[in-house]
Amino acid sequence: MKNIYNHILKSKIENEKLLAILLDPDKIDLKNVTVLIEKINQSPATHIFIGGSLVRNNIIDDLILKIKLNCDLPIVLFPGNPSQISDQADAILFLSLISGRNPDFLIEHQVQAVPILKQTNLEVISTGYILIKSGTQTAVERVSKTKPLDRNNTEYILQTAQAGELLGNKLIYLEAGSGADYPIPKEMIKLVSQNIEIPLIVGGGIVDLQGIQKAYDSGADLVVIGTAFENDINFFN
Ligand SMILES: CC(C)=CCC/C(C)=C/CC/C(C)=C/CC/C(C)=C/COP(=O)(O)OP(=O)(O)O
Ligand SMILES: O=P(O)(O)OC[C@@H](O)CO
Ligand SMILES: [Mg+2]
Repeated sequence: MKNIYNHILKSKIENEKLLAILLDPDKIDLKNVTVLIEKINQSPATHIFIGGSLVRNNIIDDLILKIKLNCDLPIVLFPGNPSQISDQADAILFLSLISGRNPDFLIEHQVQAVPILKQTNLEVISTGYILIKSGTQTAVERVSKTKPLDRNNTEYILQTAQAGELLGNKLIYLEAGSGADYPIPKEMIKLVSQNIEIPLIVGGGIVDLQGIQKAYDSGADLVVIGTAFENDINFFN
């Protein structure tokens, strides 16, 4: 059933905050998935995101099938490129990197993804993806060969988010970058969330539970945790 976006919308209206754990197939050993899932089931996570800036191995289908055996959370693809599409997931963030000026990440990957998507039942959720400079270079900047937006230029960041909304995106994702030196600042989350209607995802560089709460308090509807859980499966204990 295609109801993942409707659930995100409803949660926003009801001020129920959402949490996604990002699993990078490149960094997962299929043998350890059972323990990982146990930890996820004990955590406050509401979604599992799957993806990486580059995914070199070929385990996405198997990984999702294994997760589904023991976990009921919705599985949402967060792809760095069209090769990361799996019919086993429930939905896909159909990302366009609107902070960058590389046509491959603005439209070409999406065009290439269409024939693959047409053969799946994935719920497609168009997402304006905005990378903000947050310390040293992160994987998205390197892989996409685009410049992140300057975090001091808040007016331009807001305009970018609003342009993403006007283009018809259903979500805006403010990204500091996986493993970023510092997360998206709370003032920026506040400014963007108060000036768009669609739900706001915030991720990158959040390393503790206070960081998650701070993002929620500032107006994030869904927070993504990747590296912190990757480094410590007891992160939520
Ligand atoms: C719509 C389709 C099929 C693809 C979209 C393609 C676009 C626009 C992607 C945006 C840019 C990008 C490379 C996103 C990757 C997002 C992601 C899962 C980042 C996490 O990166 P990690 O691989 O965890 O980085 P580290 O290796 O540094 O941890
Ligand atoms: O790995 P972290 O820093 O938690 O970032 C999560 C996600 O926003 C990266 O795309
Ligand atoms: Mg990562």
